Amino acid sequence: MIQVSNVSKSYTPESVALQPITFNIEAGEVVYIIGESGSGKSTLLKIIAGLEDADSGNVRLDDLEITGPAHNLVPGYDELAYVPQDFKLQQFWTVATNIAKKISHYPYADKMDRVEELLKLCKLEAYADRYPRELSGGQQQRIAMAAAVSDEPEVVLLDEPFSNLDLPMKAAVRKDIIGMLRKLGITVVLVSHDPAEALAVADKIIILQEGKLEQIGRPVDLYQNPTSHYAAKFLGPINELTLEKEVKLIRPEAIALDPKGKYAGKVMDCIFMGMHYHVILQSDWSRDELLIYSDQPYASGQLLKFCIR
Ligand SMILES: Nc1ncnc2c1ncn2[C@@H]1O[C@H](COP(=O)(O)OP(=O)(O)OP(=O)(O)O)[C@@H](O)[C@H]1O
Repeated sequence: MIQVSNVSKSYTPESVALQPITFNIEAGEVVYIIGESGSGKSTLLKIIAGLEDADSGNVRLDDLEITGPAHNLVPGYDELAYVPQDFKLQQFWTVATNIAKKISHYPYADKMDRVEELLKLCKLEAYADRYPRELSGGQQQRIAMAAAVSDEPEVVLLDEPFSNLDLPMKAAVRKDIIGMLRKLGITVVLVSHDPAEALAVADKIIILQEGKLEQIGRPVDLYQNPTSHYAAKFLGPINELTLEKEVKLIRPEAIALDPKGKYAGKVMDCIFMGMHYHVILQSDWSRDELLIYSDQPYASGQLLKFCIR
């Protein structure tokens, strides 16, 4: 559905935001773009939205070639709804007006029906006549999303949509919004700083490093078979062990404390984390400290044996 082919971008000659990057997104997928700050996530999202010009390559939405502001008097496409991180609802308009103003594809007579439908979809029917300042951050986010899908785009592009919400609210708003977009069959591409969220929600994850596509794939494949330390560490804690002269990336949950274990390490620290203890070991098999999970505490200095599951 979306084909990104050899897209590159430099804002200045000395800084490369994106190196030639190629991937596909299928219709109806929820795709997370993650990576360090400055790795090119927002740039990539804006190029897909047609809001930034690429230096080379091209983006296609089925048969439609997406081009940037240099080629379009009014940048952006009806098929692709882009919601920036700092989206602003109009403070002097009611919630209903905020949504209605975004609807252009419906005849005037049907507009209020459409507003009602969208409010229902984001579970805010009772808030039609409120002003944005009377809503919580999460409710405003849901309204922004309702406005974004008001003209039935094929794709919604979201730049860090949940980053301003506190933790308990974040999970609920995310579930509502992604659920709503999935129900509508809309393809979703979003930038996030939250690997746990990407693992839980995404159909596909794209990991960027310094403008390069580091790895792309299903969450479970990326988590279990990362191709680099960078990709591995982005999705959760990772240990780098040298076993039989081979460097291996091993998740803490794949290491078991075992008195008959082949490997050993000295406890440097043991931290209670709620669900389990984080045991930090110094070991000859790892250059850096090792992280192992345990359901019981260990004293610093203790020697522990472990095996790989
Ligand atoms: N308008 C701009 N002018 C000049 N350089 C820019 C501009 N926008 C981004 N850059 C640079 O391009 C690179 C990629 O930026 P981008 O915003 O795409 O990264 P990001 O991964 O989204 O970062 P963050 O997670 O911090 O938002 C960075 O080095 C950034 O400084």
